Amino acid sequence: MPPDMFEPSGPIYIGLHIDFNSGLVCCSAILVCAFVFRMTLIGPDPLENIPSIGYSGSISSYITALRYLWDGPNMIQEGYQKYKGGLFKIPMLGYWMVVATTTTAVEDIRKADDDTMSFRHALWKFLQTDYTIGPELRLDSYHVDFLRTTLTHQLTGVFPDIYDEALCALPDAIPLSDEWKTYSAPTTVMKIVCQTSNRMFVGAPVCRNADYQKVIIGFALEILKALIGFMALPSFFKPYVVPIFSNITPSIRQCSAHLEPLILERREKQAASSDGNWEDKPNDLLMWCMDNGREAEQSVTNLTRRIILVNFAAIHMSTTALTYALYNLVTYPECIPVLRQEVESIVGIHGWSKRSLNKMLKLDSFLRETLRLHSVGTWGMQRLTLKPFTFSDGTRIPAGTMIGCPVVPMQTDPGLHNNPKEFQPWRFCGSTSGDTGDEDRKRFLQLTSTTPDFIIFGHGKVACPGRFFGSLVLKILLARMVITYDIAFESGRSRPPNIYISSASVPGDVNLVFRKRQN
Ligand code: HEM
Repeated sequence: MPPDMFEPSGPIYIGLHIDFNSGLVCCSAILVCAFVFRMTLIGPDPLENIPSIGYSGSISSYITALRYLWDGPNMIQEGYQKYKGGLFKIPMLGYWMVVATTTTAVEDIRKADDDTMSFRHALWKFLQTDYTIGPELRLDSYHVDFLRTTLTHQLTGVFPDIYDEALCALPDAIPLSDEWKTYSAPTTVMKIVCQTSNRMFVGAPVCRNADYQKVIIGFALEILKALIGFMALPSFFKPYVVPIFSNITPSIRQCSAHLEPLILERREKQAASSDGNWEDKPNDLLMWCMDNGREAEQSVTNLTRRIILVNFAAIHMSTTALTYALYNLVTYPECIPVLRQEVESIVGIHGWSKRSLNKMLKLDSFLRETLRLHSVGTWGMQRLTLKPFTFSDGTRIPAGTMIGCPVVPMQTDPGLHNNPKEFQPWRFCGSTSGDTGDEDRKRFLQLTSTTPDFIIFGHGKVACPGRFFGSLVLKILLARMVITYDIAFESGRSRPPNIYISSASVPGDVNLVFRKRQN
């Protein structure tokens, strides 16, 4: 064999020697094969009657799917304007997203039973949990019941713990100072939210551990990297590709290293107590998961996966919401004295408690209006149809369809909200202090109330199970920030545009300045 066959070696060499024409022939052959494969094995597109945004061909749609990664909001807005009142579809990497655009459709989806329209199946599909976090989460989502019932029902009782953690996390991340000090808004808020929320997930001191926080915060990015990397590939390849694109397994291992000593210590104490209820038994998500009785779920890795998954759902959503709220606070500084007055007058009489926070209607409305205008996610009511489904207007979609409703276009639709593009902080609390005469403000809707025109948490029985806890954390943190600090944009800076990566929204990064409140 001639020596030049070996030098230079490997696939790079081979790749460099494929000339342009051969490349073109190869690509065309792959496109033709893919088309023939699709038409013969998969058959004609069952969604072809639904209009699409961008290219709709079996192969060309991947170009639009790639565009969606950075231009999703504009594509969805374009579809909403063109096809409002009906359905349209957008290609994602790996599937079509059918978009329903009316509040009637939201109600139809809400009323559909789980065997027909499944949120859980949609979640597995868009998060690809079998290849990312693990198939156990598809087989049994028991952690969701702990959030929906155990945690939500105990919020009054666990309030002192959450409040205590907020009092640790805030000055730790933003030390009190008479001088203005500069902080990156999303990074600082993420740390505070992660620590405060994890007090209820794993307890102190683990929730304060900087390395634990780093792994938990970084995990969402690992999932996103894996999804973008393998979404368009056939299932067979996915397990092999995950380690190439992301560090999911090492992250789970790192997180386990923090939780393992805690889990072992708790097991020892549990074994030492006759009835399993030792004095000062922790009351947090990890303990509930350990107590759940499912044998297969008791490994450190599986318990870690649950904690990571809940953090994945909680931390980024809450961080984005609080960051947007801070941006609104400094963009509309006239709100600051109003909120301070409300918080201090209520706390002055009733002290800090969940009941006190329930009375802070302006604080609640401020957050709800923030989430109405600045969505932390693209889709509400995401479902996968398990059977063909007919909407109340007669439109029919086949089984196997991913469907969702577009949060921002619906929450800023002039047909659904008055002056929808205007930030009216007291829109939902019936306040008459200086606002326009707006119909919405008669509605007294709380942050956690879901309605067909406010779908940021979904709507109906599978709406976000963590929203009551999340809302409590947001209110504690915003109330404490408002009364503790003076806050402004760094000189010369203003609100950055919201950034979308695929269907996730992250706040644009900008520095805020904080100092100890001066008056
Ligand atoms: C501003 C904060 C939050 C927003 C906007 C939000 C939004 C959502 C939405 C839209 C869904 C899907 C519901 C549907 O389409 O019907 C969801 C599901 C979920 N959320 Fe939240 N969420 C937030 C905070 C939280 C928090 C703090 C937790 C945990 C304590 C959490 C845990 C979950 C879980 C576990 C699910 C999946 C439920 C299931 O599998 O049935 N979320 N969330």
